[in-house]
Amino acid sequence: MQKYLKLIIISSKYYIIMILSDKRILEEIDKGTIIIEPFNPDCLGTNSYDVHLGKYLATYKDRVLDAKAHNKVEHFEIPKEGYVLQPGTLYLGVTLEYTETHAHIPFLEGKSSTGRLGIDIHATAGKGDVGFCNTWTLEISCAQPVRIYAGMPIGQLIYFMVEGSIGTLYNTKSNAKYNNKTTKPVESMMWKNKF
Ligand SMILES: O=c1ccn([C@H]2C[C@H](O)[C@@H](COP(=O)(O)OP(=O)(O)OP(=O)(O)O)O2)c(=O)[nH]1
Repeated sequence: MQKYLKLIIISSKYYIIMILSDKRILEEIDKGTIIIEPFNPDCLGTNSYDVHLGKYLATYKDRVLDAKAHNKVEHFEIPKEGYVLQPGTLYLGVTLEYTETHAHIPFLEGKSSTGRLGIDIHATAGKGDVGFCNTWTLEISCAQPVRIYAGMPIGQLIYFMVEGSIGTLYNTKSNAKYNNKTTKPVESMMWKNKF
């Protein structure tokens, strides 16, 4: 019985997950620990903030990508009448919003409404790092052809509490790959990893 109780205590400690509420996000913005630019109070959800699609997209120049190589991209602007995404192509997009998160773990998630159009906005990694200060690159794919527009709501940021103190913030990491401030999507920098 005692052993059983201990396990519950261990597992409940392990699984405590705290996501910031709307009021708490606003408090953190007031303190400057969260920055979202531009910020619109209408985009604040109950426990998230809606982000929008920036005007630039990018696609890789080569059809076959090489994880060891620097795969180059071509950037283009989404026209006013929108741009039709095609299945089978990876598009890199970017959030309109520039964000800084100094004391929490930001996560980029899709929106139900984009998901229901068959649009994925990240291929695998929605997690951000404490200290990430930049626009977010989106790894966009679609289930069927779909027209998208610059400025449309594309995802939401949620903020997790951190357990433990931080040794190195992302924006101070010398080998961080995505620290250069940009308003355009950034291609994979996997080639900088040594493997
Ligand atoms: O869909 C995403 C997910 C993350 N990020 C940003 C936030 C994150 O802080 C940063 C780095 O992400 P991650 O640590 O997953 O990338 P990495 O490939 O491990 O790069 P690094 O070695 O720089 O950590 O990229 C995005 O722009 N888009």
